[in-house]
Amino acid sequence: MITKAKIKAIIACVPEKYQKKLLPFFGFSFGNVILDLLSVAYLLPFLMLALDSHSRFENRYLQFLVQKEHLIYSILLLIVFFIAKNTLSILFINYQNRLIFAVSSEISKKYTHSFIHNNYLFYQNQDKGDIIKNTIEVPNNFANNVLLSLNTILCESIIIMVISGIGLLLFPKITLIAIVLFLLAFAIIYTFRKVKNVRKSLSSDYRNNVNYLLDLINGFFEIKSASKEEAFLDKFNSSNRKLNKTHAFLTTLKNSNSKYLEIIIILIISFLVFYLVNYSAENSKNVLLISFMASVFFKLIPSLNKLIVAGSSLKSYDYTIESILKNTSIEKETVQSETRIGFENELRIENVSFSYTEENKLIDNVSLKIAKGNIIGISGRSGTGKTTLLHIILKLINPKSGKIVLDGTEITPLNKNAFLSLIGYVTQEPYIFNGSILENIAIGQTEAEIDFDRINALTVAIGFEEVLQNFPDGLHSLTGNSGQKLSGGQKQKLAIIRALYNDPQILILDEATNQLDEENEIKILNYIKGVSQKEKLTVLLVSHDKKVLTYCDTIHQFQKEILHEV
Ligand SMILES: Nc1ncnc2c1ncn2[C@@H]1O[C@H](COP(=O)(O)OP(=O)(O)OP(=O)(O)O)[C@@H](O)[C@H]1O
Repeated sequence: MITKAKIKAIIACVPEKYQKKLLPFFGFSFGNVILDLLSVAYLLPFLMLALDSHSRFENRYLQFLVQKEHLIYSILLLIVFFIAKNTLSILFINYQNRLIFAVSSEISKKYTHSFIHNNYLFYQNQDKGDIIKNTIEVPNNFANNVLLSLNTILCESIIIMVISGIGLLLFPKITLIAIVLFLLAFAIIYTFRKVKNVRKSLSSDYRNNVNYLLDLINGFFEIKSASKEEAFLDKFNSSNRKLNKTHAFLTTLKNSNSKYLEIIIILIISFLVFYLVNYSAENSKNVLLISFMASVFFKLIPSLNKLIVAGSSLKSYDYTIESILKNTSIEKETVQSETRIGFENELRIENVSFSYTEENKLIDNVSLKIAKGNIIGISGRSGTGKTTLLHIILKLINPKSGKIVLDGTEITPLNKNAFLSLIGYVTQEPYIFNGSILENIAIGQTEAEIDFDRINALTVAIGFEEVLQNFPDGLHSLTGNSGQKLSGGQKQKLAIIRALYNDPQILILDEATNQLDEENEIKILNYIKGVSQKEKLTVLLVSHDKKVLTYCDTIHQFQKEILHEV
C-alpha cells in the first residue's frame, strides 16, 4: 500500500526544522491509538456485567472490578481513566494540528522565498496559476491529506496487526478464515470498481482554474469593453465545474470506502457469530471471544476504515509530493547583504551579449560608460531590447557574456544587494502595492522611521500634492488592488516619488513619464535634471520621445542588437 521510498519522499517534503518533530508526532499518535485500545479493554468488564450480571472472570482484578460492593470505586476509576485519556487526546490533537499547519505554512514560506529570490527569467517562465497553486493548494493538501494520511496509515496498520496477531494467537483458525475472507472480499470489490483517472488532473485543473480567474480579474476592462463577459465566464465556469467534479468524485471515493468496508465486515461478523453459536464450547473461551469481537467492533473496524480513507487520500494528493520536491530543488542565488559598495566615478556596461532564445540574438557585445551625474538616454524601435538591457544592469537577468562594473568593481551576486540599494527604478507600468499611498512610498518602514519632510518635498516637486487633494485621508489613503484608485499618470508620479524617496545615486526610468500630460512631464524632468546637476544623480532614461531625450547628456540608440551613440 505504501512503499519505503514513498515514506522517504514524504519525510523529505517536510521542512528540515519540522522533520525532528515527526517522531514525537507519530509517537503521540500511536500512544493515542493505544489509549483508545486500552479504553475498549477497560470497558469490557462493565460491558460483560451489563450483559450478564453473573459473569465471572478468572482474572482477580476483573472480578474485583465487577463486584457490586466495589462498583462505585470501579466507576470512579473508569471516569478518571476516561477523563485522563481524553485530556491527553485533546493535547495530542492540538499538537498534531499545530504541527500540520506549521508544516503547511513553512512549505509556502520556503516556496515564496525561493520564488522572490530568484531572477527575472525564472519569474517570467513561471505560470501564475502554478505560483498560486504551489503557495496555497499544494502545501495545504500535502499537510492535511498526505502527511496526516501517512500518520494514520502507520498507526492504524500497527493496531490492525496487533489485533490480528492477538486473534491469531487466541483463535488461529477463525482469525485466519476472517483475514482470508476480508482480503478476498476487498480484492473483489476493488477489482470491479472502476476508478477514473481523475487524480492526475487535479493539479492541472487547479492551475487552469486560477489562471482563468486571474484573466477575469486582470482583464476586467478589456473583457467589459469588448463585451466578452460570457466568453470569459464560460471558460472559467467550465474549468471550475471540472475542478469541483474532480473534488466531488474524490470525496465520494473516500466516503464510499466505509460502505464497502461495512459490507465486508458484516460478512465476517456473521461468520464469527455463526461459529460462536455453533462450535464454541467453554464459557471462558466465549468470554474471550466476545471480548475479542468487541475490540474488533470498537477498534478494528474504525481502524480499517481510517486506513482505507487515508490510503485513498494519499493517492489523490500524491502529486503534492512531486511538486514540493521539485520546488525545493530550485536553485537560489547567493546574495550577500552586508557588502558595501560606493559610487564615485563611473558605471560601465562591458561587452554585454544576451538572447532569450538560441536562434535570435537580442543584444550583441554592448558596451556603455556612464559617468556619475550624467543623464544617459536610450532609444530604439519597439522590441529592440532596451528594457532587457535595463534588466541586465539591474541584475534581474544574467547576460550570456559581459559584465556590469561600478567604479572598477564587477557586480556579482555577492555585492548585488549593495549595488541595488544605490538604484531607484521606475518601470513602464509601475506596480502599486495593495495598501496606502504612504506604504507605497516608504516600503517596509514604520511610521516612526518615515521621513515625512522628504515625502512632502517630493510630492510638491513631482506635482503629487494635487493628487493628494482628491483623497480625504491624504498619504494614508488606500490605493486599492494594483492602485486601481489612481490614474495611469498618477501611478507614474507615485512610482517616481517611491524611486526618489530612498535617495538613489542612479535613477533608471523606463518610459516612466509616458502617461503624463506635457506640463507634468516637463515639471518632473526639470526636477530630475536639477537633482542630477546639484547632487550628481546619474540617470538612465529609456524613451521614444525626442522631447524627453533632450534632457540627456548623451543618447544611445539600439539598432540591430547594437547600441550606437547618436
Ligand atoms: N521571457 C522572454 N522570452 C522570450 N522573449 C522575450 C522575453 N521577454 C522579452 N522578450 C522579447 O525580447 C525582445 C525585447 O524586449 P524588450 O522589452 O527588451 O524591448 P524594448 O526595446 O524595451 O521594447 P519597447 O520599446 O516596446 O518597450 C522582444 O522581442 C520581446 O518579445
